[in-house]
Amino acid sequence: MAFTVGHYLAERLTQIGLKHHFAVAGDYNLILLDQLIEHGGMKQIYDCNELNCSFAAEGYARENGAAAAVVTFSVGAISAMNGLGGAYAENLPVILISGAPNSNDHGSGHVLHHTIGTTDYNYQMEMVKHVTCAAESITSADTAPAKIDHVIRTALREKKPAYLEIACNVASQPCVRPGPVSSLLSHLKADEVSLKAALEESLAFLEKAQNVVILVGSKLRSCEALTETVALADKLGCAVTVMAAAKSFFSEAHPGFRGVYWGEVSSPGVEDVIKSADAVITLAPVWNDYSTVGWRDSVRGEHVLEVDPGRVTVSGKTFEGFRLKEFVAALTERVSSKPASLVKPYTPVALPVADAAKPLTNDEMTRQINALVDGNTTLYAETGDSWFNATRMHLPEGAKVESEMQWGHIGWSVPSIFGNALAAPERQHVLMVGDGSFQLTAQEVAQMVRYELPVIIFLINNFGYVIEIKIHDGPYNYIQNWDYAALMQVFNQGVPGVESGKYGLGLHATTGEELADAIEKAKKNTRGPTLIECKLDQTDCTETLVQWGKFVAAANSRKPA
Ligand SMILES: Cc1ncc(Cn2nnc(CCOP(=O)(O)OP(=O)(O)O)c2C)c(N)n1
Ligand SMILES: [Mg+2]
Repeated sequence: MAFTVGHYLAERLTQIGLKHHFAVAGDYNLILLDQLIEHGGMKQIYDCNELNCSFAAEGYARENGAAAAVVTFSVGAISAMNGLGGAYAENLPVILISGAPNSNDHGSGHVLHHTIGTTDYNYQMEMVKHVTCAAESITSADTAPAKIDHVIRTALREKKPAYLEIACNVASQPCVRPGPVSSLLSHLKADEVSLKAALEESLAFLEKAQNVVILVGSKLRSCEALTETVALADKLGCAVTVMAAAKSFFSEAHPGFRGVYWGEVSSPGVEDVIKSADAVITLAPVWNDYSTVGWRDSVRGEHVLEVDPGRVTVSGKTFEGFRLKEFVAALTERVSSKPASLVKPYTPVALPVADAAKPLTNDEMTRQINALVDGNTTLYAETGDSWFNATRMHLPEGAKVESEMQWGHIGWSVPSIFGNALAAPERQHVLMVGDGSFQLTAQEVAQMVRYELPVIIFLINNFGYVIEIKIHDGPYNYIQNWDYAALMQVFNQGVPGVESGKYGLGLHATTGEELADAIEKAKKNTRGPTLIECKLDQTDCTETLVQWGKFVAAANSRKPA
């Protein structure tokens, strides 16, 4: 078998740890798809559409560290760019690969299908550059290795998506073989002088403080510093709080854990922990309009040691030239114990058990889902009241929460958890998704049926866009109601003569008792997804959503300066 451009790409993706890639066929990428299959290093997984394909890759990257999606030119790639925007916002190295016009057509004056009908096909590269850290167009085999390596190396180093387009007549062209993967995985060497200066300044700052608290931010995972953060917390012996979008990035079973900080809608008592500190170490936070509750609150200023990806700012000075994980490890070596912030014990808020025969409530649903979450569970929280329900849960050691609070594309969670479940089939996958969000990407549940992934989906049917209603109500927040559980009959059709791909289960829950029964059935359904449609009253949502919605609405309606 001749080694081709497509094989080179497959070899590199396999070398960086991908066991799957996601794809939607199109005539510009069929030969490339053949090459990827022929290489044999990864399983090719298919999605219903390219938006879902890009989100499935994003979900895979959350668990696996990187991912790849293969689509066709323009009609596929432009849809997938939405998922790249999400991967960029959430710091995930997703490699989008688009089939592209025959290399002989460039400059030919030919008008081609699946384009906007002009004779210049470069517009896609121009568009994608805004949502990637690297983008290359491959129109010849001899330049392919350098371009493929550049795109993958940059994505891994910067933890951002990247893009390749491969001309449809080049994918099967003969190509040289790649060398060791180490050349893609290396990082720039730290500037020791700057690192030492940052360390000395930070130690002097902390030495003067009594009440030290750590605040974990949402970029910490992409800085690959979760373990280093636990070591710092252990050495300091101080309180540790997490921002909502960093839920589960620090174990809630750790003795130092003190809850979720979210300004005025923080977990009970956490705002005091932060406000009473005379030194806060913020680790990779994102201070946006949502996390500051409409620009009302952020943790910044002279009492803060700001540790960001690639930069430290403290006592009026700023330092760069090293990675966050290098700085945290070095700080842990030298810092002394500061246990004062741990004097107050922490008791997580437990939701009361409701009367099982009464209509299901948001609190009872959240309580039962929380009880389902164990140390082997990945819990997805879709945009909506699900964010607030996940935030108020108390997690056992090992549990993971996935959310998308920066990009916030409703519907993201359905394809993303599909990709995540493929990356980690040994974990239990649980999804909380609202009816409004679900309607954008519902069809990807059919792929969970096809690949027999036992994802447990809590479809929260509160008859509309409740998060939007709480921000600003209007007729546009009310949607057509579906029989969501009945979709499983639609998706279970399978293929005549093929035994697999028919085991989706759809259930309704209108009381606590029905929900408990449905959860027991879901746990036993190991050959396919179980969708439990939880019917809630439209006014039944978390108090935090109501408060937060008011503040965000106020921020949105600021008068022009
Ligand atoms: C792609 C996309 N389009 C529109 C929006 C705006 N948006 N944000 N949240 C929503 C409604 C979410 O409704 P549900 O999923 O039902 O959630 P809840 O009812 O709040 O539990 C919208 C319409 C969005 N966030 N993403
Ligand atoms: Mg809803």
